[in-house]
Amino acid sequence: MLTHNLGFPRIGAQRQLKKASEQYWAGNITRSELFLTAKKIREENWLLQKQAGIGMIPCNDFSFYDQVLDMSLLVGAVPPRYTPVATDIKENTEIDLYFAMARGYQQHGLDITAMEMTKWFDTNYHYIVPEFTAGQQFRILSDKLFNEFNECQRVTGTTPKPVLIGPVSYLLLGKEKDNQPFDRIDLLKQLLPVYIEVLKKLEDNGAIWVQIDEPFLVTDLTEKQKQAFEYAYKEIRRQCGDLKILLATYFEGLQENTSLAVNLPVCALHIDLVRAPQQVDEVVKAAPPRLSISLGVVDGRNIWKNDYSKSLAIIEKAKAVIGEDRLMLAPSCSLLHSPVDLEGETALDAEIKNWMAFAKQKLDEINELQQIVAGDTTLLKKNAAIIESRRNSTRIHKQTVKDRAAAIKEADATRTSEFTVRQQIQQQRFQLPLFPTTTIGSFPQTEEIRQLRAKLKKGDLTQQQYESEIEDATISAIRVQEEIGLDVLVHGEFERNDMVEYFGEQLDGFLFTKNGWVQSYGSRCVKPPVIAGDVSRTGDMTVRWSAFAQEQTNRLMKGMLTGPVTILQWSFVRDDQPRWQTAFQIALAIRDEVVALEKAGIKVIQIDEPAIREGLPLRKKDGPAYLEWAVKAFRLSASGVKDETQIHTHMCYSEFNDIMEHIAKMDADVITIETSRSQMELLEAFARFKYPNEIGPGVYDIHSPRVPTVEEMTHLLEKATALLPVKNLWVNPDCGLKTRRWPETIAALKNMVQAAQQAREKATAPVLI
Ligand SMILES: Nc1nc2c(c(=O)[nH]1)N[C@@H](CNc1ccc(C(=O)N[C@@H](CCC(=O)N[C@@H](CCC(=O)N[C@@H](CCC(=O)O)C(=O)O)C(=O)O)C(=O)O)cc1)CN2
Ligand code: MET
Ligand SMILES: [Zn+2]
Repeated sequence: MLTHNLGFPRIGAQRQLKKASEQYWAGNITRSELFLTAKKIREENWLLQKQAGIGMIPCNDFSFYDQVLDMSLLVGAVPPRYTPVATDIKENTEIDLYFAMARGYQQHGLDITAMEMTKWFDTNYHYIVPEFTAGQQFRILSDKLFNEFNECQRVTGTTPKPVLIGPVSYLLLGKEKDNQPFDRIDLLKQLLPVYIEVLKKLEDNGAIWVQIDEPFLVTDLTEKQKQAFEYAYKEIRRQCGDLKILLATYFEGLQENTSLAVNLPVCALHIDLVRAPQQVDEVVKAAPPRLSISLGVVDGRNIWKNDYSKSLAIIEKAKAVIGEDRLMLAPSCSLLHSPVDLEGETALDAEIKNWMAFAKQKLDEINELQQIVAGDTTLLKKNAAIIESRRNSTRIHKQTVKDRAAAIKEADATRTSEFTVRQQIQQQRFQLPLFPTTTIGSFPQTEEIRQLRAKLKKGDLTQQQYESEIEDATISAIRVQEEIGLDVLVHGEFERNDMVEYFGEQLDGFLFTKNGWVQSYGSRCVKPPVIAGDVSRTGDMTVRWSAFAQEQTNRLMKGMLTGPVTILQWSFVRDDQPRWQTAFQIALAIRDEVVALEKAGIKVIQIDEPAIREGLPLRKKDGPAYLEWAVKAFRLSASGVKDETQIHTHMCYSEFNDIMEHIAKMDADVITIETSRSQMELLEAFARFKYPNEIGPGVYDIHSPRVPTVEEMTHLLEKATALLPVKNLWVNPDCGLKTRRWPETIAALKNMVQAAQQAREKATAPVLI
C-alpha cells in the first residue's frame, strides 16, 4: 500500500514564514532573505516527510500566501489593474506582483485594491478569490511549480508529487468580474490548454504522479459543472496519457457524484474517510479496475490521535473488495489545517498530550497504519489503550454541565419581547442619532501590546504591571474614539490574544497549546484552543475590562464577546459527541457572561458570530439541521437579558445571501456585517428579504491600510439608504481593526464619522421644491 501526503503546513514550526514575510513587507529584509527562509522551510518539511516514511511527498503545497493565488499566477490570471506593479516599477519582481494581488498596492503613487478573500470551504483558512472576465486568456506565467518540483527532487532524492488545484475547482473558486454577464465555467475551454501545458512540462521534468485537487466534487453540482469535470479529465487523459493523475477530494463524501468521480479517466481517487467514513463501501464498489483509491483515514482537520482500530476496519473493508495493490493511505485532506508539531507542547498534561497528534505525528500515524495492515499487532494494542483512556477519562465528563444542557427550553432561546418593542425601548434609553457610528471591537494589536503579553509570560512583567499597561491602552483608545466622535465605543480588546483563544483559556473543558499555530490567511495565524471535555464558565471572563472601560466614558461602551458557534468553529472540537451538544454547552457559558455584563452596567453587548456561515455543511440538504442548532445556540447566548439591553452581532468573510432567513432568526437587535468589498451587493439580499432588525453594513475594508475617502463611504451609505429603512441603519467598518496601525485607523474613522454626519443631514433636510 503506497502512502502519501496531500500537503504539509508551510508556516514553519516557529512561524518563520510569517515573520519573514512581515519583515519583507516592512522593508526590513531583502527578497533573498525571504526566499532563503522559504527554502529552509520547504527542505525541512520534505525531509521530515521522507524520514516519516511517506511514499509520495507533495511539492508545490508550499505557498508564500495562498495556494489559490499561486494557481492564478501559474495560469496568468492577473487582473489588469496590477499591470503597473509589474511593469512600471523596475525593482519589482513576480513576488511583489503576487503580494500586491493579495494585499493591495499603495506605493510609488499607485493605489490598487487587493483581490477579495474568502473562506476555503468550511475551514478558517481564507483564499484569494480569482477574478475572471468574459473571454479571458490564460498562459503559463510563473515558474514556481516547476522550480519547487526540481528543488524537491534534489533535496529528497525521490520523485515528488506536485499538487495543483484542478481546473474545474479553480474556476468555481473564482468570481465573474465583468460588466457583461457570463459563466466562469465557460472559461474552461481557454484554461484547459494551459493546464495541459503545465502537466506536460511537469512530465518533461520527470513527474510521475500529479495530485489534482477537485474539492468541488463533494458539493452539489449542476449538470453543466458535471460535464465540465468530464470534459476536463477526458482532455487531460487524451493529451497527457502517461502522467498518473491522483484526483483529490476532501471535506465531505462524494455521495451522488460518486459515479461521476470514479469514472473520470484518472489513475487514483482520494476520498475523505474522516468526514464521510460510510462512503468507502460505495466508492470501492463503483471503482473501475484501472482506478486506485486513496483512503484518507487520518484527520487533517483535528488534533486527536487516530483510532487505529476504526481506520483498520475501513482499510480492511476496501481491501476485501479491490485488494491491497489498488489502495493508498493518506490523511483526509492537506495537513495545512493542523498545527505542525506536538513535540513542542511541553506544558500539556502528559495524559492529554498522549491523546493528540499534530501534522508531524499524523505522518507517523500513516506509517504505523501501514505497518498494522502488514500485521503489526503491538502498535494496534498500544493505540487501543490510549483511545480507551480518553474515552473513559473523568477529566472530560461533568454531569452538572450535561444536565444543564439537557434541560434547555425553547423559552431560554427567546428574548422577552419581540424586536419592534425592544427597538422602541432601546431608542428611548439610548437616544442615538440616525446613522449611529461604532466599530467592531478590536483596535490595533501593535507590537508593543503583543510584547506585553510575551513579557508577562516570561515573567518580565507582573500581572499587575501587565494589567496597568492594558488599562492605559484602553483609556487611550477610548479618548481617541471620543475625539473622533463615535457614538458607541468599544474597549479595544487589547487584553485578548485572539477572539476565540482568549475565551478558550478561561472556560473549563478547554485546553490550549503553546505553539499550535495554523495559517488563517497570508501571514496571519491562529492558535485554535482544544475542546477536550464538557464546557462550563467558572467565573467572569470580560466583565473586568468592559466595566473598567465603561467607567472611563459617559458614552455607551459596547461589551464584546465571541459567540458559541464561532468558538466551536475555530477550536479543535472533541470528536466523541455531536457538535451541537458542544455548541449548546458553550452557549450557556456565554449566556452567563452576557447576563454578568448586563449586571455590571453594560447596556450594549456584541456577540460576534463571524463563523456561522463557515460552519454550514457543504451539501444544501444538510444546511437546515445545522442552521437550526447554530441559530439556537446564538439565541441561547443572547436571550438572558432584558429588553432594554441591546444585543449586537457581527459577521464577516462570507456570503450570507443563502442564509438570510436564519440570520433574521438570530434576532440580534443590531447586526454589523462586512459589505464594503462587494460594494453593498450583500445589502440587496437583506433588502429583498426585508431584514427586520437594525443593520450596520461595513462601509470600509479593514484588510488594507488604505484610508477610504468620505465620498466613497457616502456613496455606500446612499446605496444602503436606498435599500433599507433609515431608522435601522448603522455606520461601521467591515470588521475589527486589530490588523491595522493607528494612523490609518484614526484617519479612516474620522472620514467615516464625517460620512455618517452627511448622511444624517441628508436624511433630515427638508425637501426643497
Ligand atoms: N481565531 C480567529 N479566526 C479568525 C479571526 C480571528 O480574529 N481569530 N479573524 C478572521 C481572519 N483571521 C485572522 C486570524 C488571525 C489574525 C491575527 O492577527 N493573528 C495574529 C496572532 C494573534 C495572537 O494570537 N497573538 C498572541 C501571540 C502573538 C505572538 O506572536 N507572540 C509571540 C511572542 C511575542 C514576541 O516575542 O514577539 C510568539 O509567540 O512568538 C498575542 O497577541 O498575545 C498573527 O498571526 O500575527 C487576524 C485575522 C477569521 N478567522
Ligand atoms: N470583535 C472582533 C474584532 O473586532 C470581531 C472580529 S470578526 C473576525 O476583532
Ligand atoms: Zn469580523
